[in-house]
Amino acid sequence: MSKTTIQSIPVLDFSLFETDPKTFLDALKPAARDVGFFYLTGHGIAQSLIDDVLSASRRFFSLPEADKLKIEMVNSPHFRGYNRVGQELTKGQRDWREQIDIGSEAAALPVDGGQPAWTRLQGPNLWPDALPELKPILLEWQSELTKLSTRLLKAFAVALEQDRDIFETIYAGTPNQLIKIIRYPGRDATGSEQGVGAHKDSGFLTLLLQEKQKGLEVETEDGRWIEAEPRPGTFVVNIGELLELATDGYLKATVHRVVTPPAGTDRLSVAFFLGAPFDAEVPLLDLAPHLKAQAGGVTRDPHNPLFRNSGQNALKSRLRSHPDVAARHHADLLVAQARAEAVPVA
Ligand SMILES: O=C(O)CCC(=O)C(=O)O
Ligand SMILES: [Fe+2]
Repeated sequence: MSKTTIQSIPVLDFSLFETDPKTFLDALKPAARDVGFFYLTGHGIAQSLIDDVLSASRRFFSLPEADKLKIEMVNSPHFRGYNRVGQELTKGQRDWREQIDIGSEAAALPVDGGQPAWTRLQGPNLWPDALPELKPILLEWQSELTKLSTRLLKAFAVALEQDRDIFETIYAGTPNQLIKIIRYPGRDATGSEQGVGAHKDSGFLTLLLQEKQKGLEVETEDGRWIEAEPRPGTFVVNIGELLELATDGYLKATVHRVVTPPAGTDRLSVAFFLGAPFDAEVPLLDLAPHLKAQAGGVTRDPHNPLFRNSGQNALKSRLRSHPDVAARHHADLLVAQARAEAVPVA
């Protein structure tokens, strides 16, 4: 099957990876290679935790604007905190969504000029005083989703006919765990169809929880868009650019977008992005000849160079998506970034 024939997003039951691995891997291989997107059931995350995350997220977005703006991202050199609707850019265009970004909890590193630039990504999260329960709920979510995505990455390794622990550098220590809680206002409240513009995710794997409203669309190779509507109790899993890089394009990071929901509604989603520790290099897999023959190389885009160093790759995406944070805290890096874009490295 090629991507051009895809009509719908496959559904995979992860509990089979323990009980009947062959069946699971036989389903994972085409889902990963041909679609790059699938629904995951049997993931073991408690429904009560899912419900807590969704309801705490709703409560956050219902806070008075002044409470949300107290943790605005522009105050964080580490790209943490709240963004108003229209604050984030995809390919230079405004995304009509409000969101809060939560990364790994760690102390900031000194910026003394001698450190690699990506060390600036490390630092504390911003938590809303007005909603103290958000922090424990989301830190539990972060820990559970890290475990789940690590197990999934092991399944990907086996599906790629590699040692199960080939990606150990990704999840040993502290991986790069980014949670984004997102609300897309309805069409009456926005000036645009663009909830989030067409893009690829920049990490290894993304696990997305959707509330009730649809809007997520996945691009096929022949340029059609298919809906990945919410399915209760599932995650939508998709492949990011670092997995494309690790497999020399055997797996592709699939382009997707969110369309603004209808007037009078809104849409809530919670995305979890598993990246690598900032100081890790992405492993380049030595694929078996029959897989290598199908690896078409990494997509080359002069506007989006891929770096093997995980921190450099993450910093590139953050500077591009959040120009207000970049201008306030990292003006010195923007010059270097512009230079790097002229010379792709991957
Ligand atoms: O909100 C969604 O459904 C998807 C969001 C997304 O693709 C992203 O933030 O990278
Ligand atoms: Fe995405």
